[in-house]
Amino acid sequence: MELTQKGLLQKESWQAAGYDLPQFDIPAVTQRTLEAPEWVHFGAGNIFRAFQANVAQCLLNQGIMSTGLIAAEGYDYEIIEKMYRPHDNLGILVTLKADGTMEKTVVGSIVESLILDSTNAREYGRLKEIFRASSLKMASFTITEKGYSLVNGKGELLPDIASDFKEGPAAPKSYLGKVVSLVYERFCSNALPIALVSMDNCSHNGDKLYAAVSAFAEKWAENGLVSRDFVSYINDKDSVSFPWTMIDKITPRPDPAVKAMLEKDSIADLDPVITTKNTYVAPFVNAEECQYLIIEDAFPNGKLPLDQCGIIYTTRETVDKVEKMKVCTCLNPLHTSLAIYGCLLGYTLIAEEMKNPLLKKMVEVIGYQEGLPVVVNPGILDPKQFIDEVVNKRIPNPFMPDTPQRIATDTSQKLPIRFGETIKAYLQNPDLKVESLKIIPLVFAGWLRYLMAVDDQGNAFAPSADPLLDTVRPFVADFRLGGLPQDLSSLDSLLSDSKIWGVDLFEAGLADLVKDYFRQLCAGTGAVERTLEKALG
Ligand SMILES: NC(=O)c1ccc[n+]([C@@H]2O[C@H](COP(=O)([O-])OP(=O)(O)OC[C@H]3O[C@@H](n4cnc5c(N)ncnc54)[C@H](O)[C@@H]3O)[C@@H](O)[C@H]2O)c1
Ligand SMILES: O=P(O)(O)OC[C@@H](O)[C@@H](O)[C@H](O)[C@H](O)CO
Repeated sequence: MELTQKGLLQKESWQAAGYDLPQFDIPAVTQRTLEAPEWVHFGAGNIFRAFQANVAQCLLNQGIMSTGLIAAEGYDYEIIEKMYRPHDNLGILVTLKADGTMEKTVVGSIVESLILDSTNAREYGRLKEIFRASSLKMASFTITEKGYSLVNGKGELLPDIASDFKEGPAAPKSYLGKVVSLVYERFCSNALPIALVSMDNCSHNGDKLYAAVSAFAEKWAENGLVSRDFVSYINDKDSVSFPWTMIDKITPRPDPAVKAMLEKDSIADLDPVITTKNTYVAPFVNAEECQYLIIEDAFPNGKLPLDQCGIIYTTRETVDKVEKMKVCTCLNPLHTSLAIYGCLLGYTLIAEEMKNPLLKKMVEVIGYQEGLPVVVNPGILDPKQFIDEVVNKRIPNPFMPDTPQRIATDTSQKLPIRFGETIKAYLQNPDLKVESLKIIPLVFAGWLRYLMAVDDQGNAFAPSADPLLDTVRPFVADFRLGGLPQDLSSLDSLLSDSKIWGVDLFEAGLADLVKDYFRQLCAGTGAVERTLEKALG
């Protein structure tokens, strides 16, 4: 069977093999979307195909929505060229449930895929047309946390951003410049309203997107490239809104065992690709069943009926609490801790790590003992129940092919939110003692040890991609496994960098403990295991 529109004509074969198929008329939905687009998504990666696209399919299947999704990719064009287009934008979603069963769905809700490249007149022209459409309600984003940054690790403006600030909206080179030029197109089209919705895992994600978009508007106005009215448009929440969101669905990279299983169903051409920009893509995505998407209800051009397929619209305050609960305490810090120690201990599966009593205890202490006391109950989800589900069901799910190496990607970008917020909350609360945090510092020390790129057996490993690797690895370059370093003062400026940890670890009173753990972790082969045993055994 072929994953294409033509291949789907063999409906009975797909159904006999256990696939749920789109239950709507794809050509008709495509036509309506061409004429009156409602939802464009930037960042055509795995989570989008596993989550947002499947929600759109759920709504289309029930006739609740009548237009489809448009996927736009402005960073890694290979995703569109090598995965979307050869398969007519179709994807297979494999839902891996904790009881070992799975669901196989052909997702057909993405009806158009476009490359966001200002030198490509046809595709850029189509995106401009989409942004001029009065029907467009939402542009959403999953472009990773670093995707919103205007500066590099040293705080210097990225070259493409600096050039776009000077040159204006005509032919931007940077991702964000291209997005803002499309918003400018909409402004020039009667200043039509729109919601720009970040769905990335970063705290107050809407504010991050707003900061980037408004910086462009300001610079362009300052340089006389657009009128000040554009700045006012961006700042008027009845024209352009930047809702905050919390998104949750563990979506590992495409897994070879899942591919093999699909191949048994006689589906052709399932080979994955690692693009030159390091995205892991395949014609299929694999993900857990559990999913949450909580969105601030701020949609100046009306909102899509996502709430009819399980998405929650709520207030900004509630999103904030839910997001803090997940990103700062109940899920992502546990993931990052397992990522760091998993890479050091040679694991390639998160579920396997949870069978190690020390690692299990590590996440339990970080979650229940260190994190939970500072979590504010968001009301719509209970933090204790949420963390119970994460620790007992989701992370140990033996059928989920999630890897510490995936989660270790961009750790430098994640530490401040995933751990720093908890430290700050302890510092601000007179009833809590920051010195009682013992395992979060162990994770920080673990990351320093990870940066040495030598595992606990003394074997070299390749650290996962991270925009700050070249900046932070030199801090540990002089340390050797077995060296039992005494003088760790070369780490001081890193430990005091609040951009990395969320706080200055010296001011927080945690730097010495981090150094002490780091010294222990460097003691020789097996020292990582021994340090965990000593701290948690
Ligand atoms: N995978 C998950 O389990 C999961 C769950 C919840 C939220 N998320 C959020 O979604 C994001 C993407 O996850 P994914 O699973 O789709 O990852 P992915 O690797 O499959 O795709 C990454 C996407 O981000 C884009 N991107 C990467 N670097 C970029 C940059 N510097 N500028 C602009 N775009 C860039 C890529 O082109 C691609 O579209 C995560 O970073 C996270 O914030 C992921
Ligand atoms: O997606 P990232 O890179 O921010 O973080 C890696 C994982 O922790 C993350 O993808 C989780 O799987 C996700 O947050 C679960 O909802």
